[in-house]
Amino acid sequence: MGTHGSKPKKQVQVLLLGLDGSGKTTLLYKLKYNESVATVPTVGFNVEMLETDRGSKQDFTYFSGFKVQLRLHLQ
Ligand SMILES: Nc1nc2c(ncn2[C@@H]2O[C@H](COP(=O)(O)OP(=O)(O)OP(=O)(O)O)[C@@H](O)[C@H]2O)c(=O)[nH]1
Ligand SMILES: [Mg+2]
Repeated sequence: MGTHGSKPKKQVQVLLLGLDGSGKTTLLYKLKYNESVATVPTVGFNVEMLETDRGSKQDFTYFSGFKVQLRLHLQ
């Protein structure tokens, strides 16, 4: 019941890099909302929080139905 005994959530920060117009914003919002958004060139940067209930032994998770491989080395 409640949160007793549950592990604290890990939080990681991911930096998505790519050339101008390569689809960074499109990918970000597809993963977050499963929406194909109409984009304009980003001024500055976009920051979004995505949550997952990834099991501790899995090296992949799903965002909006997309399987995403994780290669994160958490310490
Ligand atoms: N064909 C195709 N077009 C895409 C894909 N992903 C994005 N686009 C298009 O590419 C254009 C640029 O996409 P953005 O997501 O704005 O690219 P960005 O990397 O955020 O661009 P900047 O913010 O200018 O750096 C848009 O017209 C998108 O619709 C894709 O997978 N395939
Ligand atoms: Mg952009």
